[in-house]
Amino acid sequence: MNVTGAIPIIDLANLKEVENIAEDPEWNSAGDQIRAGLGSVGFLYLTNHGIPENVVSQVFKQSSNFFGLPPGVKLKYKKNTQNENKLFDLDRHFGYQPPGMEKLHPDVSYEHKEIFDWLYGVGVYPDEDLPEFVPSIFELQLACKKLLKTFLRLLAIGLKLDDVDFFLKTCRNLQEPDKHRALNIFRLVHYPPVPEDQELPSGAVRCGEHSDFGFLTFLFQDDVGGLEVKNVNGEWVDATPIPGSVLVNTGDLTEFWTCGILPATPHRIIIPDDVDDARRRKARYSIVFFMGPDTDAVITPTEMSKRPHELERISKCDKEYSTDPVTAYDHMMKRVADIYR
Ligand SMILES: O=C(O)CCC(=O)C(=O)O
Ligand SMILES: [Fe+2]
Repeated sequence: MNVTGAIPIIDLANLKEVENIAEDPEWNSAGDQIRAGLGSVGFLYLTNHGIPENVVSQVFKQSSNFFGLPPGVKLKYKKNTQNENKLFDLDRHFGYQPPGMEKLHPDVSYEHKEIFDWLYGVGVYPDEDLPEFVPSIFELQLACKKLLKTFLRLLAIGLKLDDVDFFLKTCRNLQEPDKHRALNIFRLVHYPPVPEDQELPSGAVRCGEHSDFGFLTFLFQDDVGGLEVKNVNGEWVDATPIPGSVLVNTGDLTEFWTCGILPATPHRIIIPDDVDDARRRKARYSIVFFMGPDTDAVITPTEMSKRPHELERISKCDKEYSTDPVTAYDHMMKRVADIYR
């Protein structure tokens, strides 16, 4: 069943930097909507979020320029996440992934998409071929991090934590990216057009069902559509593109951290059946910012989530969550190892 219009739209226009945000009605109202939305449908749209429209459109333009380069040029930047010992190395999580390299669901044999990942402070990038590529990404990730700081405080307020800076304290990388490593990956995705002579069956999938593995994800999509989100009742909800908005969703780390209060949201990209053929065949572009706490941040579910007002909900949860502390890095590595095996 497809449910439309079920993803909350949270307008941040009235949020002001006031002295005591924990007592401020606007911060509380937005925090409550975030808590409710992430706990039910698992995705939110943010509007009036402060990220300038032209900063986003510049990155879409550079993304289209990059993916339009000849395959041989793109392959100069091919991702290789393995170190000399053939083990996954976070510091190599950058570069180009040609179609077929990443597979997010075992039932989808081939995902027709290509990816470029950018990682702060490391990597080899197409500076010669596209001089504006990295500067445009840099600017957008800075704007995303600014929004993230606000969002992390709203989340703490929404979860009724005593300390509004609870999450910010685990993300020192936001203030000092050169001192603290984090699992922050800035990703450009291109789902190539489907040629007219190629069969395009109903229910075609561009990106298989998966949940993100980190803490929070910001997602910008073009106007093509196809993103679907599975809510807590198991219904697929359309994440229809809303111009100028940012989508936010939770990952596996959030689910673990909150003992399931905020579950990781399954999502996928399909090719919609209910639009005309030309539109179904059109390329789709998205920009995704995966955000994690500092790699050495210790995630302790009990401290954050076993709070009196949430106990009833946690006790109803049918999944068992470990309450053993783990570093953000170790949690992430378990998931990454499954994908890049
Ligand atoms: O392309 C999109 O809109 C989403 C991609 C995605 O979910 C992912 O890369 O994790
Ligand atoms: Fe995703």
